[in-house]
Amino acid sequence: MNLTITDVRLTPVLVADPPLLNTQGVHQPYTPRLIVEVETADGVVGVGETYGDTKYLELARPFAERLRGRQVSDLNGLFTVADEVAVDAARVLGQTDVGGLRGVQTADKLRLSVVSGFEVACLDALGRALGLPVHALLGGKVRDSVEYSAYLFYRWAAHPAGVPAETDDWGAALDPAGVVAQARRFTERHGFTSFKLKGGVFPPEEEIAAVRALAEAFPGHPLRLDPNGAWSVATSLKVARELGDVLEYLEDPALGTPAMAEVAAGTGVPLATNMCVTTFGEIEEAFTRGAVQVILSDHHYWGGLRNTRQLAAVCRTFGVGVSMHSNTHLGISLAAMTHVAATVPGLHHACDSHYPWQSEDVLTERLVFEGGRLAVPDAPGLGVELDRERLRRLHRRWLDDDGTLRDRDDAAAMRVAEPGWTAPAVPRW
Ligand SMILES: O=C([O-])C(=O)C[C@H](O)[C@@H](O)C(=O)[O-]
Ligand SMILES: [Mg+2]
Repeated sequence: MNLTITDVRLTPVLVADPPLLNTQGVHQPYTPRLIVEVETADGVVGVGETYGDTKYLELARPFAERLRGRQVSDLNGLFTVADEVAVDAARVLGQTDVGGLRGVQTADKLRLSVVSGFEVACLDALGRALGLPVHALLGGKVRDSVEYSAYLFYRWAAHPAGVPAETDDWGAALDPAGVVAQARRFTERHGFTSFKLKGGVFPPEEEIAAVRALAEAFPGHPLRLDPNGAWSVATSLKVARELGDVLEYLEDPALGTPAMAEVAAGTGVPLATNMCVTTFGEIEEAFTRGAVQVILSDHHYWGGLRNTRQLAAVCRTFGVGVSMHSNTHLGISLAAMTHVAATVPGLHHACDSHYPWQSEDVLTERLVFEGGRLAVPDAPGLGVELDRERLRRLHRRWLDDDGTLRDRDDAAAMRVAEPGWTAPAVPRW
């Protein structure tokens, strides 16, 4: 068996995205992702996926060049390679990603986000070569299926008139009745039993009413609300008081560890984050201050599946829960999340996934939720197959774009509907 990497292919794509609202603005009609393929001397191909904005592509290209001649089994070596790739300081100094929705922006985190796509591709290739599923390469699954939650968004029925976009039949969701209708559709289609509402869009009273409506429609089901740090400490505490009896956790109510610590000190409602702790360097302060009770890991930020397991071990040590965050992603990343989630003991919360919102994929077959869960694949590698024609089509879209959609910018998308819109200052309420 020859595990030497002989070819690496990077394919940026633009994927259709509905008009989902958040505190920064609204999703653009197409969102960038990067598909990574590594091929071994034996012709085994492994696939990975990560963020596709320009700054990730800028790093992925020199990274890919350095991989030829290395072994797909040399997963630790990926981090050494990453250290050799220079990050343009202008990409990180004083920069945030999508207005801060992805937490801090550092050179290391940028590198790790790129490493994650390659690590998953190498694990897929290694698993295929050895005839083992990725979860086995991570030490073995401790569960046969992974639970996901319905990721509810306030949304418009369609992108603004005149904007080239795909359409869907979900309709608008801009009030409690719309949110409950969306949740019902999620349960009918995918069997989800826990619900997360993306907040920070409307004044907190309206979002409290939406969560109350969900609690009435789905009594006893786990509910979460995530305003992406849009609230002050006082507002966060007020929401926690009003919804404490129905919330599984409150996600990033206020921005940054000090504010989260203040909120945590004033409420018994657990706080979760995918914003104030997105790097190993941020753990110590947050954990010693008791600022967060659940870390929502995004394996892209954290540098891949094996680093996610390390994060889970640190969380376990400190009695902090762990679950998974998601940004708009395709089936490759969903499969990767499912493999790693299957290996993490004590995963007590359903994972997030945007996948149901993505009508397009680069796989031959979509992953299917049953009863709100994904079966953990036991086929070699990730257990998914790339559809080259679909990949080619989504790449064509990226090639044809003049650059406006190649970097996610929710505030820019909102300006199309509301000229003059800028991402609101925080705290917004
Ligand atoms: O939990 C989160 O913060 C996210 O999923 C971040 C995303 O960027 C979300 O806000 C979105 O897709 O609008
Ligand atoms: Mg969040």
